[in-house]
Amino acid sequence: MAAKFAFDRPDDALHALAGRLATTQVQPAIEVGSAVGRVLAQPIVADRDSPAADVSAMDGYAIRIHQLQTSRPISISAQAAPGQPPPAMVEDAVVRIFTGAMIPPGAEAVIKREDTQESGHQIRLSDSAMTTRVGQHIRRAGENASAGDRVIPAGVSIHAGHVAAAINFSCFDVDVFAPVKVSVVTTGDEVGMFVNESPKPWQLQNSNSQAIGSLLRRPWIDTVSSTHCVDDKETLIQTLTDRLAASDAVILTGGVSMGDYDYVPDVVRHVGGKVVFHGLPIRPGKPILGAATPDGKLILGLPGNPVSATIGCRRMALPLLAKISGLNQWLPPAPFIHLEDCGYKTLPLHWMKLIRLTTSGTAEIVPSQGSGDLVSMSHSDGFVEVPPTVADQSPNPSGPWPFYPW
Ligand SMILES: Nc1nc2c(c(=O)[nH]1)N[C@H]1C(S)=C(S)[C@@H](COP(=O)(O)OP(=O)(O)OC[C@H]3O[C@@H](n4cnc5c(N)ncnc54)[C@H](O)[C@@H]3O)O[C@H]1N2
Ligand code: MOO
Repeated sequence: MAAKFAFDRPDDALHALAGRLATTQVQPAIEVGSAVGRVLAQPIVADRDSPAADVSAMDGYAIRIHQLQTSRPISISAQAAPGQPPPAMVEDAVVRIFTGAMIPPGAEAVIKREDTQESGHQIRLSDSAMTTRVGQHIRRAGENASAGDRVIPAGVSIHAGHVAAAINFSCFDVDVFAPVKVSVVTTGDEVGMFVNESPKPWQLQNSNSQAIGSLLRRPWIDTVSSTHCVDDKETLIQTLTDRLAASDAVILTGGVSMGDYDYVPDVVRHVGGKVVFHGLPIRPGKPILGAATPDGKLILGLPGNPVSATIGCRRMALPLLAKISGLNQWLPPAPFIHLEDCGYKTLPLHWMKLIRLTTSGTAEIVPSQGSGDLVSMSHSDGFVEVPPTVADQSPNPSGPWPFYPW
């Protein structure tokens, strides 16, 4: 690892690597309701105005403004019901109208029925109706969108609001990007899944595989495999070659630092990966390695320590996978949160601190023994990223700092 970092900020490293990644193929014509969480590959365009016509926003009476001047009873000439073409307005009469019904041509406003006194086929206007203005309680044709407008851009993760809009504009099937095929490869002779036996003191359970698998459980990601590889260079070359052939991205953990058995950097280069960064000014996770293949596949080597691997996956892997998935907002701005009792120690690194949310809307630091302390991580809701101290300008230790929830 070079002594000087290739990038000063994690986001700069992400942008540089993201620029080398290819987006997944398009899957055409998926029923929109079952595409929730998937990434839209085509914009949704309004096939007609929304609303399609002037409609009433209230149950009441369609009137002309000059009718406000009378204190005499006004007759009700007809009824405008939803699902029906509107009746004509008759001179000196109002039309009873229901929410969602089309406004009769010539009507200028709707008066809520509670602003009238109703008696049979007549109404009298209450004082509260006298200030009615043109257009009151009328939803105008096209006020939400006009025919031909692009109402939803490509590159969003489809949610219920998108489904509502798409269906309204008669868009029942949508094109989406294929989920990103991800392979997870954990490394280390000491690591395994010991189910029917207890690990020996020099062994440990493969928590990284499951922690990363949990973070990858999203509709736009397809985790195609999770493999464990011993610390053997040839085996790792074979595993990485094989996994790259089957995936858009390979996420490795462990073997990325300075030890004699840390083969990941060499192996990534051996299989043709162009290393964009190896080492970033972050804690934990400093030895992280980011690379891309010539055909735009991601290889991300996360450090083996469980807190480093999990934070690295959340902070670095997820945005890069989001980029591959076609998401426009692949690096969304993190919400900011204030810390309580955070101490004044700062580091010349971007310091990811495990935090717990408090009921008062701030966050408290979760005391931690460091990047091997997965117990402290289990007590956290996520982490904040405290930037490095700049010269004498100590950052305000309480923030607010960007918050990355699990
Ligand atoms: N001379 C130096 N040594 C180290 C440096 C350094 O800069 N110079 N950096 C340290 C930092 S920081 C980290 S982080 C680690 C990262 O090392 P590796 O990525 O090579 O990770 P390993 O050595 O393979 O493992 C580290 C640690 O994590 C445990 N581990 C590994 N895989 C798993 C897994 N799948 N599930 C749970 N736990 C796992 C492993 O047993 C080790 O305890 O390097 C420092 N050293
Ligand atoms: O990068 Mo390491 O995670 O600080 O122990």
